[in-house]
Amino acid sequence: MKTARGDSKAEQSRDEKADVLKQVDTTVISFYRANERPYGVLSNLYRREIEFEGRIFPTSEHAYQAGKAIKPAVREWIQAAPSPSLAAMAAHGLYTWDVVPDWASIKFDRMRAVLRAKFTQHPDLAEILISTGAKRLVEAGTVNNAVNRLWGEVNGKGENMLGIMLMELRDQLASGALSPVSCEEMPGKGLLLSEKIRANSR
Ligand SMILES: Nc1nc(O)c(N)c(N[C@@H]2O[C@H](COP(=O)(O)O)[C@@H](O)[C@H]2O)n1
Repeated sequence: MKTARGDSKAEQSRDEKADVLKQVDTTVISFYRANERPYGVLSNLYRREIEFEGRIFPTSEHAYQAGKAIKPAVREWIQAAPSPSLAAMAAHGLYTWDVVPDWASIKFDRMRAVLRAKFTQHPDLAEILISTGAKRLVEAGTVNNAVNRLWGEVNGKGENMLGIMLMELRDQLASGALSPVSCEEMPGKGLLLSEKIRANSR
C-alpha cells in the first residue's frame, strides 16, 4: 500500500525509525583547544601532518589557510608558519589582491577536502571521530567573534560549520563510504601519502 507521498508503508516506517534514531542522541561534544583530550583532535589546530594537494602540511589549519593565497610563494610561507595560529594570522593579514577569487565561498569546499584528508590519512583520528557516535559536535569558541560563530558556536549561537562538516565526515567514515588508510601497512615507504594510497590500491 502506498502513502500520500507515494512511499510504501515499509519505506515510510523505515524513514521514521531513521529520523527517530537521528534525534535520540542530543548529547553535545564541545571542543576547541587542540590539547584537550580526547576531542582536541577535532580542532584544526591539532598537530598532525597531512598531505594535501601533493604537499605536506604540519596541521589541517595550515593546509586550509594556505589555500587562501594566490601566489605560490605566499602559500609556501603560510605552509611554513611555526604554528597553526600563526598560519591563520598570516592568512587573515593578506591584502584582498593576494586572496584567491571567491575565497568566501570556495573556502567551505576546501575545508571539507582538508578534513577528509586529515581523517582518512590518520586511522587513529578517524577512530576518535567515529567514537563520537551520533552526538552533536560543536567547536565551542571562547571569544565571541565572527570567525568563532561561523566555524563553531559561542554561547550556543553560531553556524557551527566545522562541527557540521565533521559530523558529515563521521557518517561517511562510519558507513564505510570513506575508509581511513593506514600508512604503516602500505608498500612504498618514502612516497608521498597520495602515492602510497595509489600504490596500496594497485
Ligand atoms: N582552537 C581554535 N582556536 C582559534 O583561535 C580558532 N579561530 C579556531 N577555529 C578555527 O580557525 C579557523 C578560522 O578560519 P578562517 O580564517 O576564519 O577562514 C578555522 O579552521 C576554525 O575551525 N579554533
